[in-house]
Amino acid sequence: MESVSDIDWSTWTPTEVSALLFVIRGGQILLIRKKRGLGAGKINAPGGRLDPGETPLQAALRETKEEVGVAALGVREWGELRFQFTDGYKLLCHVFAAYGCEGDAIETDEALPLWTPLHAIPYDEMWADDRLWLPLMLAGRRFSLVSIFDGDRMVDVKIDAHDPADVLFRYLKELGIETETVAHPPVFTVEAAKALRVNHDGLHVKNLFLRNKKGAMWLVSVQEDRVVDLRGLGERLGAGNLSFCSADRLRKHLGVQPGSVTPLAVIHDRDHQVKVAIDASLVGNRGHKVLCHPMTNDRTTSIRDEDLIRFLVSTGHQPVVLNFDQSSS
Ligand SMILES: Nc1[nH]c(=O)nc2c1ncn2[C@H]1C[C@H](O)[C@@H](COP(=O)(O)OP(=O)(O)OP(=O)(O)O)O1
Repeated sequence: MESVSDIDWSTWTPTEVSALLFVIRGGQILLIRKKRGLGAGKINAPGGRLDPGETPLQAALRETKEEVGVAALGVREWGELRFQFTDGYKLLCHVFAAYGCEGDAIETDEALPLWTPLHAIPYDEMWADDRLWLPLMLAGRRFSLVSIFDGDRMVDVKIDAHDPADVLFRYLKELGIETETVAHPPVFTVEAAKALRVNHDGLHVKNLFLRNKKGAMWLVSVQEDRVVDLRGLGERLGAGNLSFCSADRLRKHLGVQPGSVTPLAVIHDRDHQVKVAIDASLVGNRGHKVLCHPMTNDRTTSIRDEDLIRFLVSTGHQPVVLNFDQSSS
């Protein structure tokens, strides 16, 4: 058994089913140093096998509570991992991410919690397959992996990932809009993006996804270095008090993960619940290129400013153009 193509995965039935849960909060991810069980000594996420009658989600939540004492919030499933071991054992693992938690992570007999910056995930100390799919999950892509392991040596692997940028690129093509896209490791902050910057000619965008008390939503795109005063912005938009939308709202209305907000994400807002405001300096100078993520933060797309406006209008999001140079907001 050398190759994943030797196995008929459609009839493959796991010996056991397990779940893994990664809590992601404030630019950090909650990992554990596992003390016992399969993969003891490695760094992984809280998780384990399902108890009888449990769903994968219930197991993920229970194991996270048992292993590091936190209650995960805002959980969603991102992928499935199928491990065929050469000794015949078969493990199916459901992978979840949570976007918040209650309680402080504590050390238990099973695990040492490690809050880890998203840019410093220690793949060398993790299972060999993790470096293939964890970046996909962080970039907001669903994945499905099949693999063969001999002990903890990965013999073969194949991964399928759904790309949330597919719909966007197809649509831009239909509009006849040409863009250029450069791939890079996932970035979660303007600073991280700057550090990874490659030969981009254009203006980088910072995006704020905001709501008022009544739940009306605005996607505001400004030049990356602007300091935006939300109070002044709320007044100028006639929105009243503005605050940042939750990650759940972001996923629901714009179809992207925190860190991947982009003006291009309005393609997901088919019922036009989100209003768009844009910094005049991004679009007021015909011929400029605007640089933003194509739904995921592992790529940067360059689009001409007039094409960005055309795209926004075509999706039903005529933007409000705001001059930030003449105002504190
Ligand atoms: N290649 C791999 N990559 C990965 O990221 N996690 C893996 C993995 N192979 C196994 N795991 C994880 C998935 C699951 O959470 C865990 C299963 O280990 P165990 O069966 O030892 O369960 P635990 O001891 O954690 O919990 P219990 O089921 O409560 O005993 O190991």
